[in-house]
Amino acid sequence: MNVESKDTGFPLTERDRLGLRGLLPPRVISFEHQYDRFMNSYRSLEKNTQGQSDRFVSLSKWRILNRLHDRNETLYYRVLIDNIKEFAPIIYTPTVGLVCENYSGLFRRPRGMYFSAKDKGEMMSMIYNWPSDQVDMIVLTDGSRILGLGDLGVQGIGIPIGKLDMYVAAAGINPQKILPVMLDVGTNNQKLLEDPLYLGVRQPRLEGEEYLLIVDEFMEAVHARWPKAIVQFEDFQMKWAFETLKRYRERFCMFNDDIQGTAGVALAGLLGTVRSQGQPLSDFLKQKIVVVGAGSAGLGVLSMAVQAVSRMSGGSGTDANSQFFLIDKDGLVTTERSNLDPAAVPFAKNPRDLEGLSEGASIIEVVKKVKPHVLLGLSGVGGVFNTEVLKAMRESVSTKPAIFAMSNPTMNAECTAIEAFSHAGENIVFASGSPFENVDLGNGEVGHVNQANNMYLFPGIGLGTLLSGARHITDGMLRAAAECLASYMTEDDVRKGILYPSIDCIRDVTAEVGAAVVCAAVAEKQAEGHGDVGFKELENMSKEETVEYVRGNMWYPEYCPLVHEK
Ligand SMILES: NC(=O)C1=CN([C@@H]2O[C@H](COP(=O)(O)OP(=O)(O)OC[C@H]3O[C@@H](n4cnc5c(N)ncnc54)[C@H](O)[C@@H]3O)[C@@H](O)[C@H]2O)C=CC1
Ligand SMILES: CC(=O)C(=O)O
Ligand SMILES: [Mg+2]
Repeated sequence: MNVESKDTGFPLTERDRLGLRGLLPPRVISFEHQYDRFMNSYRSLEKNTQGQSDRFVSLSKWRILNRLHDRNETLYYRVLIDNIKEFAPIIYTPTVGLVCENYSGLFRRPRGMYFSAKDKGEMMSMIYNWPSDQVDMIVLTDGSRILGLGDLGVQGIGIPIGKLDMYVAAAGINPQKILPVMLDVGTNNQKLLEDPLYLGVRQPRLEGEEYLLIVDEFMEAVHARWPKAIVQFEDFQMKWAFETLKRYRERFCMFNDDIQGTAGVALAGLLGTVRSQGQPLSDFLKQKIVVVGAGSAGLGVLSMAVQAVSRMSGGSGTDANSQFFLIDKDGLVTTERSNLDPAAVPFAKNPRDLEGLSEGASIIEVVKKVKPHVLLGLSGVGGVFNTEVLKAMRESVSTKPAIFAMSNPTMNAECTAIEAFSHAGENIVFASGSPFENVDLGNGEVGHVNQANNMYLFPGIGLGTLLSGARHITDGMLRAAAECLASYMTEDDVRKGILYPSIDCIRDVTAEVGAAVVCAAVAEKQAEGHGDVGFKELENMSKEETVEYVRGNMWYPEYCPLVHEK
């Protein structure tokens, strides 16, 4: 942690006060000058790596940013905030995936905390090894399902780091108050276990009670030191994602981003799709939606979408899920499935309600039969929306069919943007989890690529929860976040197929989402206030004042005068 380092930017008075005189070259370089210097070296790197493989270029870019992060955090975050559209794909998906795959080799110095299976019984004291007195936001992973890349063990630490970089950039959480955490309970990835460079515990993953006891101990330790810290669970394999959410949601201030954050972003996109067709929102009840992938993300999306349908239809719909079709690796999920996962049960079709489709039907069979308005992928499998499937979407009953290829990183996307526009037609709405370039459709028209990624919500969920002082994150707070994102875009934009704001506006989106979360926490009497702002003050704020309150609490990277701590 060196947010306080200004390197060549320390003024002479500070060099004296902090005992730095003589330890730096004599010339004092201004922040702006340091900034330009970094951007110039970044541009040179771009020039010098032209013609090299994408992998080489991406890792080189990540390295230069990471080195800046190591030596001057203030400058790093300013550069990140000002160039978020360009740098998000490096510190976040897709490059963060490549970094995790190669973490042990890339490792130079640790970032965040590591709790392992070997630390049982020690966590309550270990948590005090973290040098910062106040932690507001923790992102925790056990590395068991890193993006669509599977079990990467300890190497998954790159994900909490990347997510928290987004927290600083988008939500203005002070970098001194964030904590990326790896819970290393072993790995079942044989290749890693055999890799001499592997930095994690060399044992198979803990299972069952043994596993839960480790997570329990960690959660208790965090709660003891920082009772108000919010813990975001990230990239846990499905069984533990659901189990830990159920286990901790009433006890601690936590949420699961893959289940709950993704659901809100997808729901906002689905509602945007209805608007893009020129239909009223109530038309959502008529949309046929095929979800490919019945994991934590796919089931999270379905569960939130079904709740929305149920609300929109006045809570009457006992068959609120009739318009949804769920497909996993074994095909269409029906009640006939033997050993059906309990989490998927509410979405399994009764074969009696299916004409011409049966248990295990393939994606192409389902698409041809259902002619869905939306085909949404959260399968983690690159290319499963193949040419045949995309061409079948031309027969969709919708005037503007939507393809959401939400799996990450880029290689794992169900299809590319070019494939979608060229096979499914130019009238589609397209969204992907990792960024793609907009598609030139030839005739002067552009096929807009949306990035349907939970980055549009998790920073606002975390920040809003923090500033409300809520002890739990309720469904109502999550729904408010999703609805806020859904209504962010203008009618004009949505008609053009633009469902989400540009990532350039991520701070503004996050302020709005954060305020919506605060308002929901107040309405539900969950809010206990934050700092000097109590429940009463929050309750008396108008919506606009709440947005200003949230904005006013965002940290912004600039140099402040430094003194020695006494
Ligand atoms: N865009 C976003 O914001 C987010 C994207 N994701 C991405 O979603 C993907 C899945 O994440 P989880 O649900 O957590 O994973 P998971 O491992 O829990 O679930 C994957 C699901 O896909 C199914 N599947 C596997 N192969 C398939 C095939 N060939 N055809 C149909 N279904 C198949 C599996 O049966 C399983 O139900 C990952 O790539 C992840 O990066 C996850 C969260 C957020
Ligand atoms: C974006 C994200 O959370 C994931 O792909 O897992
Ligand atoms: Mg994730």
